[in-house]
Amino acid sequence: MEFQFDVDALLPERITVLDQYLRPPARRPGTTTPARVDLQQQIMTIVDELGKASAKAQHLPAPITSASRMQSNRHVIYVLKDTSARPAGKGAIVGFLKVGYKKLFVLDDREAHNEVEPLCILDFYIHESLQRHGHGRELFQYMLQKERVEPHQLAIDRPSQKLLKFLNKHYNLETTVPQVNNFVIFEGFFAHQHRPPVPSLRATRHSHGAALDPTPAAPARKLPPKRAEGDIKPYSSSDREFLKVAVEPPWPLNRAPRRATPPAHPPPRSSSLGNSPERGPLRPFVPEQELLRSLRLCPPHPTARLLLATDPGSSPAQRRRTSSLPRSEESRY
Ligand SMILES: CC(=O)SCCNC(=O)CCNC(=O)[C@H](O)C(C)(C)COP(=O)(O)OP(=O)(O)OC[C@H]1O[C@@H](n2cnc3c(N)ncnc32)[C@H](O)[C@@H]1OP(=O)(O)O
Repeated sequence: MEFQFDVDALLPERITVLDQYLRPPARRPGTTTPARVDLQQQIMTIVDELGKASAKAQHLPAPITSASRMQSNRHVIYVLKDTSARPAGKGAIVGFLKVGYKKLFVLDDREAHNEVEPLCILDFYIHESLQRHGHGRELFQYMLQKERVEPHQLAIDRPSQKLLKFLNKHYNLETTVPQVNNFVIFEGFFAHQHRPPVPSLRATRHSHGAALDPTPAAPARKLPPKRAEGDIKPYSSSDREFLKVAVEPPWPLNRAPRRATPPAHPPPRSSSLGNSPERGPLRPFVPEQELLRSLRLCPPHPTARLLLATDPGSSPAQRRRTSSLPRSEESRY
């Protein structure tokens, strides 16, 4: 992936680690240094373009990685650049890997809820022309060393088939522990959960060379005291949740059964382990009669028309309760 500016000078190392500040790394001695604000703009452009390319590769309706999302989350991106001989060129970007710690409620093999905060694989992309050349593994391996985690300690946010194959091939990760959310964890995830907590994301905001840190692997960031089962909701917020909310019509029409307004783009893939229950944004409570009245008063909207025409005897809420779709299917819309 090429850019109009000099990627090679902007990112001196083969792998650059960026955090929420998206700070440009120190430049090589002797390189001309443009204004810092311009350099940060270039970094933001790279992150935005990588996010778009990744979303396209995964058939997502919108990028889950962007400079603005980076700035509002404590995630870390590992960016891999092309170091092949390009004396006259400006370098190119090969791909990226985004990780971050997330509080999750995960089921163990006895189906008990566990509140954990593992490092999660959130987004991963290698340019189409360079896939299956070992670049993904190089990036992943670098991240594992830097974050000091073992592959089986990771949680993966809705892995694609390619990523599942990748994890199986390179890290022997195959047997999953079934979950009711979008995250996939593998056998061995709970093996080290009771080891002492470690500091937060270790990646620094500067670029790093390929020198690897030999510190032994460490588990999830922390393990809070176990809560009573009744306090725990068996789902966790995926970074991809906002993609579902984005396709909703405005309130109150968004209270209609989701099948009536399927998204323009179907979800890119489904976790074979089931999906989280739908969690839309908070909305005011409206009694059903008032809701029906507001629907009738609304200017004609395709969704409302469909609702009132298909089954005049029942309210939207009733229809939702009696939907024939299995829960996991329904929540994809
Ligand atoms: C949580 C998430 O981020 S899910 C989204 C993951 N990203 C994507 O699906 C985007 C498209 N895919 C990609 O960008 C890349 O293929 C990645 C990131 C998954 C892997 O990066 P690569 O550089 O291709 O991986 P690398 O070359 O190190 O390893 C290759 C292995 O990955 C898997 N793999 C990569 N591409 C494919 C593919 N098209 N079909 C099946 N398996 C694939 C295979 O196991 C492959 O080994 P093989 O060639 O012997 O079959």
